[in-house]
Amino acid sequence: MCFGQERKISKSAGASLKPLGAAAAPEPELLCIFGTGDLGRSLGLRLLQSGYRVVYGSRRPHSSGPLPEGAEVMSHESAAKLASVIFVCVHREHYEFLETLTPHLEGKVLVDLSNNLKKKMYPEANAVYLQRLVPGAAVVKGLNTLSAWALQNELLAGKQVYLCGDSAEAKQVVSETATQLGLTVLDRGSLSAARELEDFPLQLFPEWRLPLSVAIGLIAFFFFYLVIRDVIYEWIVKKSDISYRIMVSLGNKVFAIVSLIMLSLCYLPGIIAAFLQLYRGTKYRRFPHWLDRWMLCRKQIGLVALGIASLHAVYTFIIPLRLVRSLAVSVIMTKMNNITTPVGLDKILAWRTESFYALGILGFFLFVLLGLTSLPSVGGTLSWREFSFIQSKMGHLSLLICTAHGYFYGWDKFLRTSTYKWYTPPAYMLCLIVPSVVLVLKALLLLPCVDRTLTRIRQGWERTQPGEKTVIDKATNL
Ligand SMILES: NC(=O)C1=CN([C@@H]2O[C@H](COP(=O)(O)OP(=O)(O)OC[C@H]3O[C@@H](n4cnc5c(N)ncnc54)[C@H](OP(=O)(O)O)[C@@H]3O)[C@@H](O)[C@H]2O)C=CC1
Ligand SMILES: [Fe+3]
Repeated sequence: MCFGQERKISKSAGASLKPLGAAAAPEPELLCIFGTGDLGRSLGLRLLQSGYRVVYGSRRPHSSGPLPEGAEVMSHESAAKLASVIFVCVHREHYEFLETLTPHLEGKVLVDLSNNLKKKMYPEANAVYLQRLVPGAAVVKGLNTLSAWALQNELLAGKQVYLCGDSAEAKQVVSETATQLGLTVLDRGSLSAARELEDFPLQLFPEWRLPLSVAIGLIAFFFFYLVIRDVIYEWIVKKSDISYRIMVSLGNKVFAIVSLIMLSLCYLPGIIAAFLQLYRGTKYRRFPHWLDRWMLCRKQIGLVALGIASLHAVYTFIIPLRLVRSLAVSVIMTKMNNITTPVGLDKILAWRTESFYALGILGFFLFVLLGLTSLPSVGGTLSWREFSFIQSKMGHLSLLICTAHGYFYGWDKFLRTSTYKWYTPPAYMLCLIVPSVVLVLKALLLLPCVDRTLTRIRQGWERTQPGEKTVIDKATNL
């Protein structure tokens, strides 16, 4: 029997009205899984928990190992006869056995979840091969981006999965099941897209690649910049070896600098986009590809920046411990040499230091808040307005505070010539450039006249270019 007919019958049965209490609960739909391996077991467990009945088709029905409670196991042939939708959780290399089952798979939906170890491993996509082996079935490729681990640990809520196949009806059936599992389904078209879907899981952290490359590039640049200015300079000019500082002090400076630059890189693309919209006088023209790509990985840039800022926080905690030790040593030395120097408190210096720490702590707190709200499980509980308030307003505030933290660190060192070793500015001055530019540009966008125009553009208003007439003008002139 065709899968479509079976489903129609069960739906119409469910729709007939019966008195309360007298209605027999409709029997849950029966789904079949071929293969009792890792994926088969995890998928079966999740399907059972979502209210389906599950039957396994196995080579060894009597010794198939522990299966989810409530599932039945039998031969492939018997299982295929019972269900209209079959999830094939077997490696592609073993697909030949399906050819012998062709008569029992006629009119059924075969869901191909297989993946390969590398791209272009076989001349044709696994799902296309499966369709060739079983021409009478409707093959749907999909759900292959899930992992057995995620299925077992209920990490599916809202996760996007892809489907493709030549039968719209078959895709609809699989899509309904996936939605029932809490997944969000995206139809990628006909079975010819199967190769693309099979390549997805082979990508290693695709959306993290750019942020991580930027972070590594910045860390490497500032590390060498600081080694040259702080260690090599001291060694050559002052003949003093302070290379031990590479481990903590230098690392701490690098992490502080890179996290601040990366935080500003989260907000820079939004500002460039706003100026582009103001310049173009419309929001309906596409942004350049590089800007689109940059905007799409802002969350990852922010999370990498947060990770690096956390390292800076931890390093900052251990630096005083080291300083206290050096100070203790110097006090002992002073006492031993009978030197007594009255020490007065420099109030300005004290204010600067206190403000520097307070801004650092506050900035880091807001940074953590931004990171937490960017997680789907937290962000999903916020309304759009709450989310944009935290990510935009609090985000810019966090950038402002962290940048001020940097300026307090520099204080009046900007004006001292001794700061510019070998005519190069200190690294923290370099790192303040991008955040300062972002903040100045943001302040410009907040000017009432600019803000008003931008808001109008974002609400759909379009400025006509010189010599160009709007559709409305033309219409009224007619
Ligand atoms: N594990 C994962 O997280 C994911 C896996 N996948 C894909 O799912 C498929 C299965 O993966 P996984 O469950 O990890 O693999 P396993 O090796 O754990 O299980 C494969 C199952 O296939 C069956 N099988 C093995 N050899 C044959 C054969 N010669 N003929 C018929 N059936 C056979 C066996 O079941 P039985 O003994 O009952 O017959 C076996 O348990 C693969 O294509 C994989 O790429 C996709 C996404 C995630
Ligand atoms: Fe700091």
